[in-house]
Amino acid sequence: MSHSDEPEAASKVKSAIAEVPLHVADGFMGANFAADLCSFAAANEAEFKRAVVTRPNVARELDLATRRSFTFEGDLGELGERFLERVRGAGLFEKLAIEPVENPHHEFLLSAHRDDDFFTPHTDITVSDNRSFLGYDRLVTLTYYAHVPGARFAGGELVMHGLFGRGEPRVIEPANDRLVAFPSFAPHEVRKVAQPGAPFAEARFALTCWIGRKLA
Ligand SMILES: O=C(O)CCC(=O)C(=O)O
Ligand SMILES: [Fe+2]
Repeated sequence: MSHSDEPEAASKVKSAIAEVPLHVADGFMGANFAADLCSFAAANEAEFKRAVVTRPNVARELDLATRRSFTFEGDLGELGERFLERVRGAGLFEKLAIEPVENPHHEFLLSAHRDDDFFTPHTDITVSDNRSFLGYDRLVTLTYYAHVPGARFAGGELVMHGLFGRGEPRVIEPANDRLVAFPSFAPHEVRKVAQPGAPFAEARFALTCWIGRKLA
C-alpha cells in the first residue's frame, strides 16, 4: 500500500466499526415459550430485585440514575434449557461474524422494566479492573423480549448506538417473541418505559443471555 492510500484506508476502518453487527429474529422461540416466560416471571415476582450495575472495582452497586429495573437471578429451570437449545441451532456467532467459542459460558438474567424504568447507554463487557467479577469474557449479548398480550406499556425500545458516537442509532421495539443479538461490546440503552398503574404481570420482560469465553 502506498503512503497516499492511508487516509482512505483509515476512514474505511472507522466507518466499518461505527455500526456494529446486529441480528434481529422475530418469532424466535414461538408464542408458547414467550407466554411461559411471562407466567414464570409473574409467579416469581417476589424474587425480582432492584437491578445493580458493575463498575471498576465495584462488583455490584445500586445506581438508579444509570439503571432502573428489576432482575431475577435465580434458576430458570427448563426455560433456560429450551432457550439454549434453540440458540445452539441458530448460528448466532456466524450471523454476527464473531468466531464461535468452544464450550462457551452462558449467563442468564431475566429482567422486568416497569413504569419509569430504563437503562442508560452502556456496554455489557468487563475490562481490566472489573474483568474478574464475572469469571468469563462476554462476547455475545442476546435479548429476548416477552410480554403478555395487551400489556399496557409504551417506550422501552432497545437503542443500539454506533461506536465512538458515530453512525445512526438503531431503535428496536421490544416486540413479543423477538430476539436481538449483538456483540457485547456494542453500546446500547433501554429507553424509559411508561406504564402507569400497570401490574407486574404486564411488565416489559426481557431474557438476557450472555455468551462468552471462560477466563483461563
Ligand atoms: O432489556 C434490554 O433490552 C437490554 C438489557 C440490557 O442492556 C442488559 O441487561 O445489559
Ligand atoms: Fe446491556
